[in-house]
Amino acid sequence: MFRFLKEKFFGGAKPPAPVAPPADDAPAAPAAPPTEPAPAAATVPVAPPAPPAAPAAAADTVPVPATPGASPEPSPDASAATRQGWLTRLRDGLRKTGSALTAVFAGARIDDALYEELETALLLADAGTQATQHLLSDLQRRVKAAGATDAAQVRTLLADALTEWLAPLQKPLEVGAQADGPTVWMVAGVNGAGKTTTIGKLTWHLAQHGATVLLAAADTFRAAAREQLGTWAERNGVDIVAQEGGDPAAVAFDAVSAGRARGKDVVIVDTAGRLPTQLHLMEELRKVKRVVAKAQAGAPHEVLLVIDGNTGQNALAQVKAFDAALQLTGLIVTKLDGTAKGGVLCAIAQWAREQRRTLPVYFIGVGERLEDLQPFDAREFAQALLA
Ligand SMILES: Nc1nc2c(ncn2[C@@H]2O[C@H](COP(=O)(O)OP(=O)(O)OP(=O)(O)O)[C@@H](O)[C@H]2O)c(=O)[nH]1
Repeated sequence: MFRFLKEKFFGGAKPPAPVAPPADDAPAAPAAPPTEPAPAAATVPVAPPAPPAAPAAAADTVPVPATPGASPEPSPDASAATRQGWLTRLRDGLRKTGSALTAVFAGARIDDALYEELETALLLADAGTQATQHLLSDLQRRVKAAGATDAAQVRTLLADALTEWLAPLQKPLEVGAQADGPTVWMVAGVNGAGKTTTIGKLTWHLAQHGATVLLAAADTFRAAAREQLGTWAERNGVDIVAQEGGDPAAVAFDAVSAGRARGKDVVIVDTAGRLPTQLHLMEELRKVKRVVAKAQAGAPHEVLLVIDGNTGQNALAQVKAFDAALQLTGLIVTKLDGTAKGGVLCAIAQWAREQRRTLPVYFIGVGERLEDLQPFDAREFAQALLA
């Protein structure tokens, strides 16, 4: 799920309860013992350490994990059965996007009509014109090189072409690279993209690996958003810093400071949903980012945009706009289930290539359950799409 870089995580062993902040050269860091709540006024410490078991089935809207794979002990590697379960869900989730593509191959011969139908299917899946053109010419080259003679072979070769095209988006999200403080992630996106539920799911996975997490509810306007994050905090037994009204940047600052004081491994800053056209709100996001850097040099270590896969090419427009404001370091694509526009990942890969940079898709979501959010794997994705 993550790439853990601190010794405490190696072997998946549960860390000793209090984790002392590493000796560092940052004199500004508060010296409070890690288990003590920091005295920040805005702080709402939530329940102490998580029960090791998967979250209890709380009666709210957030689904809890199904039992398979939800081992009470942290386990760095999902079991084969859990992995298989994910692949099935991925295939099911991507069915709407994939079925139009696979239909092209049903009984087809390898001719111009096949490539034309594939072109249409890729465009309808919101892969974008340039990525579609690239994929088709790459596929034709592969077909020729392999001397493929039937449509089933072409389908396999398309999976190879897709895998190669999407591979630059694949990268594990790192935890613990920082010598002197928590790993800090800032999460942004338009309203309803899935930010808060994604943070909740990531927190659950982190807690399962023994990582200590602090959440920052930097949506100071919407009580429901804070409550939603609070539910996840409670469920995972992690602290939350929240505040009604006021400046989201101040909440983020308090949270990162508290995360340092308490020796947390990860601080995740949830921000209010906004449209890129709401310029004052985009400026507010920039301020959150700046202020987080004041609380801890080098933070935020990731600026993550959550995009709703349902929105297809519009999601790409969001990536461009949020990137211009925040210099994104990664993406999380939710709701790939129930959409026929999952090809947007190809368009994102195209855009990143044009920018000559990597913009990883750290996770994808294909459902509302905890285990429906998993790291993006280019080959798995391509194969599930064309299954
Ligand atoms: N089907 C499906 N639903 C998802 C997925 N990820 C999130 N959701 C749902 O999307 C809805 C919105 O999620 P939130 O986490 O509240 O979105 P948000 O971005 O925090 O929303 P705001 O705080 O209003 O900006 C919830 O009902 C989630 O359960 C997914 O991968 N698939």
